[in-house]
Amino acid sequence: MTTSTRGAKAPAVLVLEDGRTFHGRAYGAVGVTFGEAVFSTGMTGYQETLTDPSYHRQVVVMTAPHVGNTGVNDEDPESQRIWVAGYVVRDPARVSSNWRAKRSLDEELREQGVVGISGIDTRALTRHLRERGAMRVGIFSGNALPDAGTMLAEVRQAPEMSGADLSAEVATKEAYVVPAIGEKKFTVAAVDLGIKGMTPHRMAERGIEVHVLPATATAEDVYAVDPDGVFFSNGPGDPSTADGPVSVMKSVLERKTPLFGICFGNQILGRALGFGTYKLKYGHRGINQPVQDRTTGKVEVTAHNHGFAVDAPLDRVSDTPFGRAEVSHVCLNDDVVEGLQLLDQPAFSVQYHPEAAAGPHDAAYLFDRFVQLMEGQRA
Ligand SMILES: NC(=O)CC[C@H](N)C(=O)O
Repeated sequence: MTTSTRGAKAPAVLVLEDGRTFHGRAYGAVGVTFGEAVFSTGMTGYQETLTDPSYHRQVVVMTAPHVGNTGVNDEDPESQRIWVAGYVVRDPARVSSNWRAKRSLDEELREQGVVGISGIDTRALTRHLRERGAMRVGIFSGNALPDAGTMLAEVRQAPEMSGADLSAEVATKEAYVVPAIGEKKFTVAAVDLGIKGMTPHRMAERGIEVHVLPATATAEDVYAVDPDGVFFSNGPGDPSTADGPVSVMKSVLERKTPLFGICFGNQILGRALGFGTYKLKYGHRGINQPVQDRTTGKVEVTAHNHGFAVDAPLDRVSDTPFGRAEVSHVCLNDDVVEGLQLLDQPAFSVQYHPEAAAGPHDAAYLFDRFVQLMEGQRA
């Protein structure tokens, strides 16, 4: 059991770009931070959220009122560091209790220099973001805060998420290999646009040796590993900026190599097929989103983290430069495109997170589908 450092926390203020302001106390590091304010509806899995590189430059508001109960362990992070730009919770746990906990969440945020705020009405903030949409935000903490006008001006100078090209900032600089667990059956080239650690692990569990390549990998780099399949990962930023990965994906589609994409990878497949992408009003983030697999009719409960989506028709098969394509998965809350599948070659993608870290494991079958595509290509 770890008890957080007690004592009065410095005052903190959260300022949205439309001027709405919330007053609370510092949580984690004391200082100033800016980002895009988004909310996550996961009641658990905060370590996976904090360390998901797709949250780079986002200030995450937790809708669950009590956060930090199970502390921080060394097993659950999805990458080497916390990526969120800031963290907003209503009521942080004063005591963390779990057999795996090594330290408190407050301590971890402080050690990693992540500025947060607690003690604010996160329900009111979430309702505001749902009505007005995701927007820029600043958190200011400490005993000497700037005046309200200065804080608001600084928030309005922060960069927007639309138009942000961020993959190269979070992805590996050097290629590395995640070995297959057990007998090696396939080799996959995985283009890292902000990959979560669980994703190569889910492939390795299925006998795949995963060659994780930097975001700047070219088609030559991909084919240099002689892959049976190619994977494009999740990642932060606006998919309309990802021209490099889109052109690499087009080369993969031209060669008809089995292809799988997750999240940013789904948006890149959308663009490679000629569809547009657009920014959602407030996005999907959490581990309780209902999605229907239209190829089987089954509904699955899934983990999401996306602020953009693919603009593809739900009601018909589309003709694309790579043959016929259809929307394979759809979100049952709002009909947003959650998956794409090609009908004339082995390629598909989903907008959500079958690696399930955190989240329900309903969608794990998608990794098996990728294996089947690679088996089919060999047969
Ligand atoms: N998790 C992801 O890959 C997110 C993709 C993209 N950055 C979005 O917000 O939609």
